[in-house]
Amino acid sequence: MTLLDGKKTSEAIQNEIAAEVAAIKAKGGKIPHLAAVLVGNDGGSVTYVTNKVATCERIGFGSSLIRYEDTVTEEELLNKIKELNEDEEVDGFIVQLPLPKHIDTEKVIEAIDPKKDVDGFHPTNVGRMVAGLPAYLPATPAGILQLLQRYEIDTKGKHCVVVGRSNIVGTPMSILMAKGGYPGNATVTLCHRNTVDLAYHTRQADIIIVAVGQPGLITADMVKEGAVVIDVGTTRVPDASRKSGFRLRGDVDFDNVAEKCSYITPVPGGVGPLTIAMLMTNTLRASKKEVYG
Ligand SMILES: Nc1nc(=O)c2c([nH]1)NC[C@@H]1CN(c3ccc(C(=O)N[C@@H](CCC(=O)O)C(=O)O)cc3)C=[N+]21
Repeated sequence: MTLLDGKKTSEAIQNEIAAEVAAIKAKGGKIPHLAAVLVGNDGGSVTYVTNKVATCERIGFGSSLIRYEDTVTEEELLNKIKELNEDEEVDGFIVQLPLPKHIDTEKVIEAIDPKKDVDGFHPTNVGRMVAGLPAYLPATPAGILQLLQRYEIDTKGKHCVVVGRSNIVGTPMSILMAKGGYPGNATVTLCHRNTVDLAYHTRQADIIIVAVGQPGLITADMVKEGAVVIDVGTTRVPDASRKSGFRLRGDVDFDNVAEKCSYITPVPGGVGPLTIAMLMTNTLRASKKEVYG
Protein backbone atom coordinates (compact mmCIF):
# COMPACT_ATOMS: atom_id res chain seq x y z
CA MET A 1 0.00 0.00 0.00
CA THR A 2 1.28 3.48 -0.89
CA LEU A 3 0.23 6.49 1.12
CA LEU A 4 -0.84 9.44 -1.04
CA ASP A 5 1.01 12.21 0.78
CA GLY A 6 -1.12 15.31 0.42
CA LYS A 7 1.12 17.44 2.58
CA LYS A 8 4.19 16.75 0.47
CA THR A 9 2.28 17.15 -2.81
CA SER A 10 0.75 20.42 -1.63
CA GLU A 11 4.19 21.72 -0.65
CA ALA A 12 5.57 20.82 -4.09
CA ILE A 13 2.75 22.76 -5.79
CA GLN A 14 3.22 25.70 -3.43
CA ASN A 15 6.96 25.77 -4.23
CA GLU A 16 6.18 25.84 -7.95
CA ILE A 17 3.80 28.76 -7.41
CA ALA A 18 6.27 30.60 -5.14
CA ALA A 19 8.92 30.37 -7.88
CA GLU A 20 6.48 31.85 -10.38
CA VAL A 21 5.54 34.67 -7.99
CA ALA A 22 9.24 35.44 -7.48
CA ALA A 23 9.65 35.70 -11.26
CA ILE A 24 6.61 38.00 -11.50
CA LYS A 25 8.07 40.19 -8.72
CA ALA A 26 11.46 40.32 -10.44
CA LYS A 27 9.78 41.65 -13.58
CA GLY A 28 7.79 44.20 -11.59
CA GLY A 29 4.45 42.53 -12.41
CA LYS A 30 1.30 42.47 -10.31
CA ILE A 31 1.50 40.22 -7.23
CA PRO A 32 -1.49 37.83 -7.09
CA HIS A 33 -3.97 38.79 -4.35
CA LEU A 34 -6.57 36.53 -2.69
CA ALA A 35 -9.29 37.90 -0.42
CA ALA A 36 -11.31 35.69 1.94
CA VAL A 37 -14.64 36.56 3.53
CA LEU A 38 -15.35 34.76 6.80
CA VAL A 39 -18.67 34.96 8.63
CA GLY A 40 -18.90 33.81 12.27
CA ASN A 41 -16.50 32.15 14.68
CA ASP A 42 -16.89 28.43 13.97
CA GLY A 43 -13.62 26.73 14.89
CA GLY A 44 -13.34 24.73 11.66
CA SER A 45 -14.00 27.68 9.36
CA VAL A 46 -11.58 29.93 11.26
CA THR A 47 -8.86 27.25 11.03
CA TYR A 48 -9.33 26.73 7.28
CA VAL A 49 -9.38 30.42 6.41
CA THR A 50 -6.39 31.17 8.65
CA ASN A 51 -4.58 28.36 6.86
CA LYS A 52 -5.43 29.88 3.45
CA VAL A 53 -4.18 33.34 4.44
CA ALA A 54 -0.96 31.88 5.94
CA THR A 55 -0.36 29.96 2.70
CA CYS A 56 -0.72 33.19 0.68
CA GLU A 57 1.96 34.82 2.84
CA ARG A 58 4.27 31.84 2.50
CA ILE A 59 4.16 31.78 -1.31
CA GLY A 60 4.33 35.55 -1.75
CA PHE A 61 0.69 36.36 -2.58
CA GLY A 62 -1.05 39.38 -1.19
CA SER A 63 -4.08 38.51 0.92
CA SER A 64 -6.86 40.08 2.91
CA LEU A 65 -9.26 38.60 5.44
CA ILE A 66 -12.66 40.22 5.83
CA ARG A 67 -14.50 39.07 8.95
CA TYR A 68 -18.12 39.50 10.00
CA GLU A 69 -20.13 38.45 13.04
CA ASP A 70 -22.75 35.82 12.22
CA THR A 71 -25.38 38.54 12.65
CA VAL A 72 -24.24 40.20 9.39
CA THR A 73 -27.12 40.89 6.99
CA GLU A 74 -27.31 39.44 3.48
CA GLU A 75 -27.28 42.99 2.12
CA GLU A 76 -24.02 43.88 3.91
CA LEU A 77 -22.41 40.74 2.54
CA LEU A 78 -23.64 41.40 -1.01
CA ASN A 79 -22.28 44.96 -0.80
CA LYS A 80 -18.85 43.64 0.20
CA ILE A 81 -18.91 41.18 -2.71
CA LYS A 82 -19.72 44.02 -5.11
CA GLU A 83 -16.78 45.96 -3.69
CA LEU A 84 -14.42 42.99 -4.11
CA ASN A 85 -15.67 42.43 -7.67
CA GLU A 86 -14.64 45.99 -8.51
CA ASP A 87 -11.38 46.12 -6.53
CA GLU A 88 -8.56 45.91 -9.06
CA GLU A 89 -6.04 44.84 -6.45
CA VAL A 90 -8.06 41.66 -5.72
CA ASP A 91 -7.52 38.95 -8.35
CA GLY A 92 -9.77 36.38 -6.71
CA PHE A 93 -11.81 35.90 -3.55
CA ILE A 94 -13.77 33.30 -1.66
CA VAL A 95 -16.68 33.43 0.75
CA GLN A 96 -16.09 30.65 3.26
CA LEU A 97 -19.02 28.22 3.55
CA PRO A 98 -21.24 27.33 5.31
CA LEU A 99 -23.01 30.66 5.85
CA PRO A 100 -25.58 31.35 8.61
CA LYS A 101 -29.14 30.20 7.81
CA HIS A 102 -30.55 33.71 7.32
CA ILE A 103 -28.23 34.22 4.32
CA ASP A 104 -29.10 32.78 0.90
CA THR A 105 -25.91 30.95 -0.12
CA GLU A 106 -26.90 30.64 -3.80
CA LYS A 107 -27.52 34.37 -4.00
CA VAL A 108 -24.12 35.08 -2.46
CA ILE A 109 -22.31 32.72 -4.85
CA GLU A 110 -24.09 34.18 -7.88
CA ALA A 111 -23.07 37.71 -6.81
CA ILE A 112 -19.37 36.82 -7.22
CA ASP A 113 -17.86 37.86 -10.55
CA PRO A 114 -17.05 34.50 -12.26
CA LYS A 115 -13.66 35.97 -13.23
CA LYS A 116 -12.79 36.25 -9.52
CA ASP A 117 -14.57 33.06 -8.39
CA VAL A 118 -11.41 31.10 -7.49
CA ASP A 119 -13.53 28.51 -5.59
CA GLY A 120 -15.16 27.62 -8.92
CA PHE A 121 -18.62 27.59 -7.27
CA HIS A 122 -20.40 30.12 -9.56
CA PRO A 123 -22.84 28.50 -12.05
CA THR A 124 -20.84 30.08 -14.90
CA ASN A 125 -17.69 28.22 -13.83
CA VAL A 126 -19.64 25.01 -13.14
CA GLY A 127 -21.22 25.20 -16.61
CA ARG A 128 -17.89 25.93 -18.28
CA MET A 129 -16.31 22.97 -16.49
CA VAL A 130 -19.11 20.65 -17.66
CA ALA A 131 -18.77 21.97 -21.24
CA GLY A 132 -14.99 21.47 -21.17
CA LEU A 133 -14.28 25.21 -21.50
CA PRO A 134 -11.53 26.97 -19.54
CA ALA A 135 -12.87 27.41 -15.98
CA TYR A 136 -11.78 27.61 -12.37
CA LEU A 137 -12.10 24.04 -11.13
CA PRO A 138 -13.36 23.58 -7.57
CA ALA A 139 -10.29 23.17 -5.38
CA THR A 140 -10.96 19.79 -3.77
CA PRO A 141 -11.73 17.86 -7.01
CA ALA A 142 -8.81 19.64 -8.73
CA GLY A 143 -6.57 18.60 -5.83
CA ILE A 144 -7.64 14.96 -6.16
CA LEU A 145 -6.78 15.07 -9.90
CA GLN A 146 -3.33 16.42 -8.95
CA LEU A 147 -2.77 13.55 -6.50
CA LEU A 148 -3.75 10.95 -9.12
CA GLN A 149 -1.50 12.63 -11.70
CA ARG A 150 1.56 13.16 -9.52
CA TYR A 151 1.43 9.53 -8.30
CA GLU A 152 0.88 8.40 -11.92
CA ILE A 153 -2.25 6.43 -11.04
CA ASP A 154 -3.94 4.95 -14.12
CA THR A 155 -7.56 6.08 -14.57
CA LYS A 156 -8.38 5.20 -18.19
CA GLY A 157 -11.14 2.61 -18.39
CA LYS A 158 -11.12 2.19 -14.60
CA HIS A 159 -14.32 2.00 -12.62
CA CYS A 160 -14.48 5.05 -10.34
CA VAL A 161 -17.15 5.08 -7.64
CA VAL A 162 -17.81 8.51 -6.13
CA VAL A 163 -19.76 8.52 -2.84
CA GLY A 164 -21.55 11.78 -2.06
CA ARG A 165 -23.12 14.22 -4.53
CA SER A 166 -22.36 17.66 -3.06
CA ASN A 167 -21.96 20.60 -5.43
CA ILE A 168 -18.46 21.17 -4.05
CA VAL A 169 -16.94 17.68 -4.27
CA GLY A 170 -18.97 14.63 -5.36
CA THR A 171 -20.83 16.03 -8.36
CA PRO A 172 -17.87 17.87 -9.99
CA MET A 173 -15.57 14.92 -9.19
CA SER A 174 -17.85 12.51 -11.04
CA ILE A 175 -17.89 14.81 -14.08
CA LEU A 176 -14.12 15.32 -14.12
CA MET A 177 -13.33 11.59 -13.81
CA ALA A 178 -15.66 10.77 -16.72
CA LYS A 179 -14.12 13.40 -19.03
CA GLY A 180 -11.56 12.61 -21.72
CA GLY A 181 -7.85 13.10 -21.05
CA TYR A 182 -5.77 12.25 -18.02
CA PRO A 183 -6.72 11.97 -15.23
CA GLY A 184 -10.13 10.96 -16.55
CA ASN A 185 -11.59 8.52 -19.05
CA ALA A 186 -13.00 6.49 -16.16
CA THR A 187 -16.36 4.76 -15.99
CA VAL A 188 -18.10 6.59 -13.16
CA THR A 189 -20.80 5.59 -10.68
CA LEU A 190 -22.15 8.34 -8.40
CA CYS A 191 -23.59 7.01 -5.13
CA HIS A 192 -25.59 9.08 -2.62
CA ARG A 193 -27.98 8.82 0.32
CA ASN A 194 -30.64 7.03 -1.77
CA THR A 195 -28.27 4.43 -3.20
CA VAL A 196 -29.49 0.89 -2.51
CA ASP A 197 -26.61 -1.34 -1.30
CA LEU A 198 -23.66 1.06 -1.28
CA ALA A 199 -21.26 -1.81 -0.54
CA TYR A 200 -22.29 -3.58 -3.76
CA HIS A 201 -21.13 -0.54 -5.76
CA THR A 202 -17.94 0.24 -3.82
CA ARG A 203 -16.82 -3.41 -4.13
CA GLN A 204 -16.78 -3.00 -7.93
CA ALA A 205 -14.56 0.07 -7.75
CA ASP A 206 -10.96 0.39 -8.93
CA ILE A 207 -11.01 3.93 -7.51
CA ILE A 208 -13.24 5.03 -4.60
CA ILE A 209 -13.64 8.74 -3.85
CA VAL A 210 -15.72 9.35 -0.74
CA ALA A 211 -16.96 12.78 0.33
CA VAL A 212 -19.84 12.32 2.74
CA GLY A 213 -18.77 13.52 6.19
CA GLN A 214 -19.64 10.29 8.00
CA PRO A 215 -16.61 8.93 9.91
CA GLY A 216 -15.85 5.28 9.21
CA LEU A 217 -18.52 4.89 6.49
CA ILE A 218 -16.23 2.88 4.21
CA THR A 219 -15.12 -0.35 5.90
CA ALA A 220 -12.66 -2.98 4.62
CA ASP A 221 -15.41 -5.38 3.45
CA MET A 222 -16.63 -2.65 1.05
CA VAL A 223 -13.28 -2.35 -0.76
CA LYS A 224 -11.84 -4.53 -3.53
CA GLU A 225 -8.28 -5.81 -3.07
CA GLY A 226 -5.87 -3.33 -4.73
CA ALA A 227 -8.33 -0.44 -5.04
CA VAL A 228 -7.30 3.24 -4.85
CA VAL A 229 -9.09 4.98 -1.95
CA ILE A 230 -9.45 8.78 -1.74
CA ASP A 231 -10.95 10.05 1.53
CA VAL A 232 -12.36 13.59 1.43
CA GLY A 233 -14.10 13.43 4.82
CA THR A 234 -12.83 15.79 7.53
CA THR A 235 -15.23 15.53 10.46
CA ARG A 236 -14.12 17.08 13.74
CA VAL A 237 -14.75 14.63 16.56
CA PRO A 238 -14.18 15.45 20.26
CA ASP A 239 -10.88 14.16 21.64
CA ALA A 240 -10.05 15.18 25.21
CA SER A 241 -6.42 14.08 24.83
CA ARG A 242 -5.75 16.79 22.22
CA LYS A 243 -4.91 20.36 23.06
CA SER A 244 -7.47 21.54 20.49
CA GLY A 245 -10.12 19.29 22.07
CA PHE A 246 -10.87 17.48 18.80
CA ARG A 247 -9.32 15.42 16.04
CA LEU A 248 -10.13 14.98 12.35
CA ARG A 249 -11.70 11.77 11.11
CA GLY A 250 -12.18 10.74 7.50
CA ASP A 251 -15.02 8.74 5.94
CA VAL A 252 -12.79 5.66 5.63
CA ASP A 253 -11.93 3.12 8.34
CA PHE A 254 -8.27 3.80 7.55
CA ASP A 255 -6.43 1.09 9.52
CA ASN A 256 -8.43 -1.80 8.08
CA VAL A 257 -8.92 -0.42 4.56
CA ALA A 258 -5.22 0.48 4.19
CA GLU A 259 -4.28 -3.22 4.37
CA LYS A 260 -6.40 -4.00 1.31
CA CYS A 261 -5.81 -1.15 -1.09
CA SER A 262 -2.99 -0.08 -3.43
CA TYR A 263 -3.10 3.65 -2.60
CA ILE A 264 -4.88 5.56 0.15
CA THR A 265 -5.07 9.17 1.38
CA PRO A 266 -4.71 9.77 5.13
CA VAL A 267 -6.84 12.25 7.13
CA PRO A 268 -5.37 14.67 7.99
CA GLY A 269 -2.54 15.08 5.46
CA GLY A 270 -4.38 13.80 2.39
CA VAL A 271 -6.86 15.74 0.28
CA GLY A 272 -7.17 18.75 2.67
CA PRO A 273 -3.75 20.27 1.96
CA LEU A 274 -4.34 19.88 -1.81
CA THR A 275 -7.54 21.94 -1.51
CA ILE A 276 -5.44 24.85 -0.26
CA ALA A 277 -2.79 24.37 -2.98
CA MET A 278 -5.43 24.39 -5.75
CA LEU A 279 -7.03 27.54 -4.37
CA MET A 280 -3.61 29.15 -4.77
CA THR A 281 -3.31 27.73 -8.31
CA ASN A 282 -6.68 29.25 -9.19
CA THR A 283 -5.64 32.61 -7.74
CA LEU A 284 -2.44 32.57 -9.80
CA ARG A 285 -4.50 31.75 -12.91
CA ALA A 286 -6.83 34.65 -12.05
CA SER A 287 -3.95 37.10 -11.76
CA LYS A 288 -2.56 35.91 -15.11
CA LYS A 289 -6.06 36.17 -16.64
CA GLU A 290 -5.62 32.63 -17.94
CA VAL A 291 -9.27 31.59 -17.80
CA TYR A 292 -11.23 34.61 -19.02
CA GLY A 293 -8.55 36.65 -20.80
N1 LIG B 1 -15.82 28.80 0.10
C1 LIG B 1 -15.26 27.69 0.59
N2 LIG B 1 -14.19 27.15 -0.02
C2 LIG B 1 -13.59 26.03 0.47
O1 LIG B 1 -12.60 25.52 -0.10
C3 LIG B 1 -14.12 25.45 1.67
C4 LIG B 1 -15.23 26.05 2.27
N3 LIG B 1 -15.79 27.15 1.71
N4 LIG B 1 -15.77 25.53 3.39
C5 LIG B 1 -15.19 24.38 4.06
C6 LIG B 1 -14.41 23.48 3.12
C7 LIG B 1 -13.40 22.59 3.79
N5 LIG B 1 -12.11 22.99 3.27
C8 LIG B 1 -10.88 22.50 3.69
C9 LIG B 1 -9.69 23.13 3.40
C10 LIG B 1 -8.48 22.67 3.91
C11 LIG B 1 -8.43 21.56 4.71
C12 LIG B 1 -7.13 21.14 5.29
O2 LIG B 1 -6.10 21.76 5.07
N6 LIG B 1 -7.09 20.08 6.07
C13 LIG B 1 -5.90 19.60 6.72
C14 LIG B 1 -5.98 19.73 8.26
C15 LIG B 1 -6.40 21.05 8.76
C16 LIG B 1 -6.76 20.99 10.24
O3 LIG B 1 -5.88 20.61 11.03
O4 LIG B 1 -7.90 21.26 10.59
C17 LIG B 1 -5.70 18.13 6.40
O5 LIG B 1 -6.68 17.47 6.04
O6 LIG B 1 -4.59 17.66 6.54
C18 LIG B 1 -9.60 20.90 5.00
C19 LIG B 1 -10.80 21.35 4.47
C20 LIG B 1 -12.28 24.03 2.41
N7 LIG B 1 -13.58 24.33 2.26
